[in-house]
Amino acid sequence: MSSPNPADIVAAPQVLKRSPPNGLSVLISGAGVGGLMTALECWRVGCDVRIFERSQGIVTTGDSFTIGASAIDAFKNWPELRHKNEAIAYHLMVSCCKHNGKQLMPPMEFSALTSDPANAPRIYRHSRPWFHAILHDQLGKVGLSVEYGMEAVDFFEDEQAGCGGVVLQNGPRHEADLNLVAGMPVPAVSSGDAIFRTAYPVELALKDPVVADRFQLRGDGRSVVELWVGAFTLGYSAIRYPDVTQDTGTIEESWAHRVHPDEVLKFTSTIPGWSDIGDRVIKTIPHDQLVDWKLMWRDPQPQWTSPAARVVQLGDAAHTFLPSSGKGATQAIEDAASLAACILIAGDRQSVPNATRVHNLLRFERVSCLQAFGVVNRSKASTKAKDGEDPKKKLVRVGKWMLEHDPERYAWENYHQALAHLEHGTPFQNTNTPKGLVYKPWTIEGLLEAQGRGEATILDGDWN
Ligand SMILES: Cc1cc2nc3c(=O)[nH]c(=O)nc-3n(C[C@H](O)[C@H](O)[C@H](O)COP(=O)(O)OP(=O)(O)OC[C@H]3O[C@@H](n4cnc5c(N)ncnc54)[C@H](O)[C@@H]3O)c2cc1C
Repeated sequence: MSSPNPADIVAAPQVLKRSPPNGLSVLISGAGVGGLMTALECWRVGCDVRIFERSQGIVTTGDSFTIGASAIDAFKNWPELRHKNEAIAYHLMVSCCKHNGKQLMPPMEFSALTSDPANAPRIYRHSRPWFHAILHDQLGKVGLSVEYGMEAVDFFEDEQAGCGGVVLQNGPRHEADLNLVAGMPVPAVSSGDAIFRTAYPVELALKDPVVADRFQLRGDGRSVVELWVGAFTLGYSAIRYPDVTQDTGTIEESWAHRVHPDEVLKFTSTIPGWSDIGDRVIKTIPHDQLVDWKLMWRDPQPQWTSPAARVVQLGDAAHTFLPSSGKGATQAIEDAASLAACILIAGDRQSVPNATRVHNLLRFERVSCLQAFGVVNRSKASTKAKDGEDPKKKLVRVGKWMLEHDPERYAWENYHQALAHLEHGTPFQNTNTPKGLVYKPWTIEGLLEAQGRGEATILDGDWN
């Protein structure tokens, strides 16, 4: 089933509730999913919001990503967004194949990847440009707009004055009660892998009759995503949802670095047993639509707030995810809901540092667990699938604790206890992580080494 263009969706009647203006000013640098959703949420709780973005206009690159129920939940406060989100979502099924194209697992619902398929909420798969577009539309509806060509080069704060600020390229400085960093490069190291990614009109792929035959729509009109797992590949392709992904490459972490599909063919020619159908799909990719994106990773960074807590990192700027976690956009949206709730609870300008520090405490351990999940999924999916091996073991396993979380409610339920912990050292234990988990700091290197030695890691315990 194909999804409509966001511009063609007829809007649901808008019944949007906003808290009374609270006099708080918020500056956001970065208009990605995290920055846009945070702008909306901060506006909803009564703040004045400005958004700076370094690119010259709305960026429509990117292919698709997964959005979990915990993020979709934030749309309960945004009737129009909720409606549009449903309208643009793909209704896909997923199957699993070896790198030679042989099917290991027949098409299933995405919920089969969860620990409790019968009761799992829907996992949404979206076109990133379309998802971005509906957030932009919503921004316009509430009278906000992104200021483009504004690159943040530095941030500052003044504890006495109770403000934070941003320095833009070429010198202008702006101050506010709260300054949010939703798009500043943070130090990262190469994971040693890169992926080719693309999204393009399905009609181009269907011109090849062999491709059309393999990926024809099911009788119920739904598309099937094929997830190819193996020593060199972690790939997806699907009719009405073409998205091909393979490991290799040495290119910078950028969604704008284009390469010719021949580069991918050069690589697939080195994979023993690689399937012809894989190459046929690659040959249908338009020559300027393929991104070679280097996978960088970063150890968890527990501190998202500046010393006076008036400058705060969020989304990828605070916590980067590998695509194998499927969590980047979901966690950026969870951040938005959590931070805005904390601001609302804190209530005034003086209490902004409490709000941001509590938000950091409520969010970090959860996000860090999900980062670990991505690291391990990557090594699991890219090791060779053996004949007879349960293919589901190669796939992401999405636990209930990941899906069934409401970051806004969590903030309301835990704010005061978390603040007491920060101010007086009284006990506080997060409950938005795997059941019974006692969080211990970890690094990517340490995690992979411990796993290799068969030792216990943060990933042991009940992750269902
Ligand atoms: C163009 C693009 C395409 C993407 N495509 C995919 C995809 O296909 N699949 C997928 O899984 N993930 C994709 N991602 C990543 C995914 O959107 C994010 O991981 C996730 O949504 C978290 O969002 P974020 O807002 O934290 O970061 P991002 O979505 O990366 O947004 C950060 C924003 O900040 C801006 N920015 C950066 N530095 C500065 C600065 N100094 N001053 C001002 N602005 C700045 C960037 O231009 C960008 O718009 C893409 C990201 C981008 C930017």
